Amino acid sequence: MTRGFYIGRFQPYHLGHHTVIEQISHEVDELVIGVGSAQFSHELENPFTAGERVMMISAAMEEIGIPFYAIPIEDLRRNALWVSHVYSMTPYFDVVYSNNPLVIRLFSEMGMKVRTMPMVMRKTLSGTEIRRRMVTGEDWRELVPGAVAGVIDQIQGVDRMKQIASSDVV
Ligand SMILES: Nc1ncnc2c1ncn2[C@@H]1O[C@H](COP(=O)(O)OP(=O)(O)OP(=O)(O)O)[C@@H](O)[C@H]1O
Ligand SMILES: NC(=O)c1ccc[n+]([C@@H]2O[C@H](COP(=O)(O)O)[C@@H](O)[C@H]2O)c1
Repeated sequence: MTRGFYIGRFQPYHLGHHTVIEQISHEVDELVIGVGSAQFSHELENPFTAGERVMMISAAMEEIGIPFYAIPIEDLRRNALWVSHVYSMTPYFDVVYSNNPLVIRLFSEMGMKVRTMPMVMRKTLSGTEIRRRMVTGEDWRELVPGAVAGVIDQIQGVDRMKQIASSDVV
């Protein structure tokens, strides 16, 4: 039995994440999804709470048929202890999937197997681009799984983004 670990901020979960997770699902039996920077919400870079991001991931994972655990993980101001912090919050895993250089370095230094995944349509499939479109009123729905758009509608996520953006300017 192989269990993988994939971490991101998922602000919000998008089709880039979804494509990568679909690929990972062919390589592992179970997946631990770390919801990083879990303490942040209601800000331009991090509009959604950890719980809302768990809702998005859970809704999207219905399309991907492997068991998964979505686990919020707060940041720690000590990189050297971060991997232990992650281990303390998650089920055991055998392999880490990430493209983040710091994540790759920290897990590699602890002797973990780390795999990188190809970026998918990075110009549009990025949390930054989706948040930008939410604020300007451009179409963002095409960049996320339908189930995730449903969660964002349910929590009135676009209203929140616009409100945060307007108070940020003032
Ligand atoms: N389009 C994509 N294709 C493949 N992997 C991606 C894509 N976008 C992000 N990732 C990877 O997913 C992981 C989590 O990324 P994250 O949740 O920070 O999304 P992001 O789109 O990079 O967000 P932001 O733009 O808010 O920084 C990282 O390893 C990142 O490299
Ligand atoms: N010291 C730390 O708290 C530490 C170190 C490395 C990564 N992280 C977190 O892991 C996540 C990595 O996700 P991204 O690849 O999406 O950046 C982020 O939430 C990041 O803050 C935290």
